Amino acid sequence: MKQLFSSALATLRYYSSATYHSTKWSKNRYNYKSKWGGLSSPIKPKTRWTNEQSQVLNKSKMNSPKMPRKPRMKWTDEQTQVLNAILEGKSVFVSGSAGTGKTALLEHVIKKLKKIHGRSQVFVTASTGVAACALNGMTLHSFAGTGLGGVDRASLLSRVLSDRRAYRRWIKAKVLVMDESSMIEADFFNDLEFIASEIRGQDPLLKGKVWGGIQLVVSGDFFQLPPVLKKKKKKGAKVFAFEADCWNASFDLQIELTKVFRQSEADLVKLLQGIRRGDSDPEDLQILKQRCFSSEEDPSAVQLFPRNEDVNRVNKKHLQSLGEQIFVYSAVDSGEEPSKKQLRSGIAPDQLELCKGARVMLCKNINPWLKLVNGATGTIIDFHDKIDAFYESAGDCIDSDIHSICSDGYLLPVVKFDSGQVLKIGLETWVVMDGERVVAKRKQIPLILAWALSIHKCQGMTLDRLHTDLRRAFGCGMVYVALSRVKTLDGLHLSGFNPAKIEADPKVLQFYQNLSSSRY
Ligand SMILES: Nc1ncnc2c1ncn2[C@@H]1O[C@H](COP(=O)(O)OP(=O)(O)OP(=O)(O)O)[C@@H](O)[C@H]1O
Repeated sequence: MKQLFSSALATLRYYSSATYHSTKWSKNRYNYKSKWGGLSSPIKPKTRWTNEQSQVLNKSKMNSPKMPRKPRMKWTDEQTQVLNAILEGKSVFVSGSAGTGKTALLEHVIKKLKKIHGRSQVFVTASTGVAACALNGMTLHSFAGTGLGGVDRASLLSRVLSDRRAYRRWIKAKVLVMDESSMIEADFFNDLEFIASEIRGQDPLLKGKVWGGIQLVVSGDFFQLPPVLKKKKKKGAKVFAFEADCWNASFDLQIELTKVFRQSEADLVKLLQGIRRGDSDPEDLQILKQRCFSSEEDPSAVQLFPRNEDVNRVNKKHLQSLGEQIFVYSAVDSGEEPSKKQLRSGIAPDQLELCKGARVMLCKNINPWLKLVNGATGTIIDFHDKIDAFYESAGDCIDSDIHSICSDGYLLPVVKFDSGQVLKIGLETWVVMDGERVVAKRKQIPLILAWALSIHKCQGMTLDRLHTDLRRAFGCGMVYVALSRVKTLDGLHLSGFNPAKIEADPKVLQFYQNLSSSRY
């Protein structure tokens, strides 16, 4: 009977929470020790229901509200053009301002490409660990097998040739996806093309082909965060990937998506477009002035900081001020070392400290059509035993690694999201894929503390409410990345701003000017 209830509950699991939470489940009805839910037996055996049990189960399905379906995305003409070009085998650079759907399109494209070529020939990479983990891919450096660089091309090539796995990746690749291209350095882009041509050029059919015939799918917005340079470059030195000698020859199509989806308010879209290009239009500055508040005004707003020290300080201060028992969750990693390093620099923390009342943010998409996505914020209202079915749960609550992850009696956090949904958060897994092979895995609770976040970590996210101090921003693109996370002006809170911090690199401006005038 208990299993039957459990199965009926699982049926309800993804139904809209409004309905779910209007159902007051009696806690006692679920106060049982599940035979298959025990820690030592994580695999649920198949159950043959009796006719009577099946009737109850079917009835529960029938009485349930319709499961919300993932709405099918209607791609714009520009997005369709990109999609078709990629499916025809063309190499494409897709750009566009924040929220124009680059990542959404990329995710769709990756699925299609894997269907066409098989998982082992499509390599998904990104310039940062956070972006790579979001796509279940690997960093571009890990893919390439070049190590941290700092040597000449010939030495880079011999490094790759001596790394059997990296060599195989270059040989096998039919498609190479690169996300967050704004953070790829020009020299590195050139070096990669050289490595691809040298290694694959041994095949007479591929000799002389740019990238050794690999189809490139590159996505990013050069007006966002630039590459993090290891050492200071000379004035006029090439920085951005589009400055690489091989850039133009690498693509059959370069396109900028123009329809913004993240924001719909015309004022906000116009303001953000101006800031992206480094313009400080007096009207826009006036709007920004009206969004200035004291930092304590809206505690539900995520504070964005340019530097990690500030993020850690603010999160720690808030956590301690609550005076509640702190639960510690330690990530469990497995796999090979260079890839495990990527997971450590990803978004899921090594150690997560949580307590009742803590502001948290999901750092993984759990259920996109219920809006439980990367960036959704909420507050911890409780901690519950993993087998207590009182709260609907997300993630894997019966994973055997739960022993190592939860320090205090396998209690899992229960989050009340700002959207009103209440959810017990189970374990999630982040993987690093090398083609079709999983080379490293991290298991952790998919939450981070969300009183504060770094601007670097929030690139790619959508936030409902944010608070930032523009005076502390540094470098081009930082103000734009911070402000373009919100969906509405109402969700934007500033504690001061300095128009001088609104900067765009002249080389980036020129690149986009050329792109829009050539439209090839
Ligand atoms: N054709 C479309 N129709 C409706 N919504 C869309 C469409 N394309 C993208 N979106 C939605 O727009 C939002 C922003 O998309 P996405 O995060 O992919 O933008 P992005 O260009 O990658 O932004 P950023 O540069 O900030 O990372 C997402 O919620 C996505 O689902």
